[in-house]
Amino acid sequence: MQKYTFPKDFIWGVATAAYQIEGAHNVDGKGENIWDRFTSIPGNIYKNHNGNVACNHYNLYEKDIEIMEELGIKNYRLSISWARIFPKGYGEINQKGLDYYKRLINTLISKGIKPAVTLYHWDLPQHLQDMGGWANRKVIDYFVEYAELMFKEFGDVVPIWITHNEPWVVSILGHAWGVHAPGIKDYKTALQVAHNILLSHGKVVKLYRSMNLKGKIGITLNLSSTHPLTDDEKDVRAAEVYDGFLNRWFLDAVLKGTYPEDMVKLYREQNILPEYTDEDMSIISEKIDFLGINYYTRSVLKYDENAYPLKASLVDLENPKTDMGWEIYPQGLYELLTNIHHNYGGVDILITENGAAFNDIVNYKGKVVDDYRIDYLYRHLREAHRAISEGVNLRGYYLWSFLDNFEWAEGYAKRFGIVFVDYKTQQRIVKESAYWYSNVIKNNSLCE
Ligand SMILES: OC[C@@H]1[C@@H](O)[C@H](O)[C@@H](O)c2[nH]c(CCc3ccccc3)c[n+]21
Repeated sequence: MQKYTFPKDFIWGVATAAYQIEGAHNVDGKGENIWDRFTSIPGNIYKNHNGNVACNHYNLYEKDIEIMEELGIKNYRLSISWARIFPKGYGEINQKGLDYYKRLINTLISKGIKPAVTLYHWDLPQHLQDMGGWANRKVIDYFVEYAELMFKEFGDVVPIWITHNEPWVVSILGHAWGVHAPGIKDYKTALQVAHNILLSHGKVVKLYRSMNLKGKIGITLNLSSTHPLTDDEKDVRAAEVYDGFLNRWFLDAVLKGTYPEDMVKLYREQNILPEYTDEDMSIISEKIDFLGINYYTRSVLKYDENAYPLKASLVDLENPKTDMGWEIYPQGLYELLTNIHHNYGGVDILITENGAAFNDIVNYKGKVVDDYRIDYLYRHLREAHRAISEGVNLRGYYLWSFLDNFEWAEGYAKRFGIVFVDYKTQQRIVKESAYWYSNVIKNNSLCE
């Protein structure tokens, strides 16, 4: 029987995000954020679901942490809700909001669970959106002010910090395609937003270094290995351009301090190139301790002369998929890890998200036998192990997600958790995948 053992100090974790699990959207002084606003507009979200209650983690966090403890989970990636701390995004501090995160983080640490804190997981205070949001460079300064307070409050006890979760999604889904908050549809704005977010990332890394804190700081990017539908040169170019649009634009900026020339040329021709300076790029590429990667699936591209602005379209293949309609393609994780290792100087990597949505049901015995999810996780971890065995500096893996939760535009229709949440009763049911993962953690290995 094949056994895949991971490095001795490999980080095994689970991940969530504030807006998706906390609920308590207007409790204890929390300010409105752009997802409170976006979900309140009919038509934006599946069945007009919202995060007003979600998993009620704001009130049930102790119970949820007990489940983590029972499963032997030692690392937990969470995000802090900016508007709980600064209801207006800056200035006046909401002490009750700060106290919640103190209780949460202290409870984790008291149980030997290491927190990895994401400062921004999409939930911008609405007051900042009202002044232009991330398209307004002033918001960068407010983000640095928020980060400084978090570092002062938690810098000594939080060992891993992630500045931003997925600037590409915030930029493109939120500001080009309009399917995420704040629902803007303008590519030029979207790319300026991406730039300003990256700039805020670099400024916060510099701030972290200046405070002589002992932890590690990085950024999380959603990345996907790209494949041409055929070996026709037009399809090959389409895959290259999409790779630039999704992956290289962000990887090159953060790890090399430059935007990729082919994409700068394309964006300039399309008149959507953001304004930026050499100084900006130097700040953006302030050295990070690790690169966070969120991997779910690969991207297959074909040439499409009508596709704006890339002349490239994603292809939906008839292959096994998750409930999100994303192709199950584990080798894409290996491709991505090895490409990044070779092209970006062997930077330390954390997989900050990987997981799958499936249409889970509670069976007659009250159990959730989610073998599909176990299969997905097993196959992806085997690819991760293959990358490590070939020298990739992969230091850890955070499974998305600990709990079923609010899946953005899909609302509660998509379940990613290894713990089932009955939203009517708020009952938790530990799924079979959680017990399986608990064993992987205990043995620090995968067994066939
Ligand atoms: O969709 C599952 C998770 C979200 O619940 C997380 O909040 C988010 O960090 C995250 N990113 C991705 C990959 C990029 C993506 C996000 C949303 C929609 C489509 C693609 C998948 N996920």
